[in-house]
Amino acid sequence: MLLTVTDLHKGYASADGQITVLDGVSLSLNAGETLALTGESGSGKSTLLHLIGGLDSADRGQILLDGVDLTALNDADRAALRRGTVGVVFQQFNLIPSLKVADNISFQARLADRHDAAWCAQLANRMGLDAQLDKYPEQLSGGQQQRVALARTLAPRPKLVLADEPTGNLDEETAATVLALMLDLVRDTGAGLLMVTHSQALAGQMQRQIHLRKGRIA
Ligand SMILES: Nc1ncnc2c1ncn2[C@@H]1O[C@H](COP(=O)(O)OP(=O)(O)OP(=O)(O)O)[C@@H](O)[C@H]1O
Repeated sequence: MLLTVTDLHKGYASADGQITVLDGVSLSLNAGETLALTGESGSGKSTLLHLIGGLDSADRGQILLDGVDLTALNDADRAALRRGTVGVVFQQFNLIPSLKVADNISFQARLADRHDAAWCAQLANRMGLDAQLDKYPEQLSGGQQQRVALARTLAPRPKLVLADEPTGNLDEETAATVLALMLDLVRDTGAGLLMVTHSQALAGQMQRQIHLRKGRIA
């Protein structure tokens, strides 16, 4: 099993007292498997993704990623794991404006000390970005920028790809293209994919779906 989440709890202190966001979430994902995570706004989807991605720490419960217990790691070790093993794609493309497309694509892999020029070139080619490599992000369309972000995420060959509404800022047709590319590449690399989406159409293209309601898997 690539990912096993067991009885995960997370809450935040708010002005009205403590709010429970995740109230005992358990799920699992195999390598090569695609899983859609749906749920109403505020149901805790992004929070769950952040915990699995090591961007935040849980109050209680266990996250086993490729045999490593994330909940037992300190911040530095979690960050290292995040750089190499997990790739995250957000709705906002989060590209680095001062870097050319080619350097944006290789950025994460270089940080993780996993840069592979041939693989980056292949990713750019598969994403249809060959003519954009010398440009800056602001010179690209939204769909192109998201393809750069996706290539950057896949460049270190993560075992797990976490995507939070990755096509939420794109029109329907562009979203379908980007999702198809993402599914193709995830399949080819054997990574697992956990994708948050509000779109039933997109969720339907994943192998499995889970629904979060009031901090629990419905
Ligand atoms: N850092 C934080 N501090 C306090 N409350 C937070 C924090 N992050 C999230 N929350 C609260 O946790 C709840 C769940 O938020 P989360 O972003 O996980 O939901 P979501 O299902 O991803 O929603 P959406 O679909 O709108 O993105 C919300 O009520 C939110 O206000």
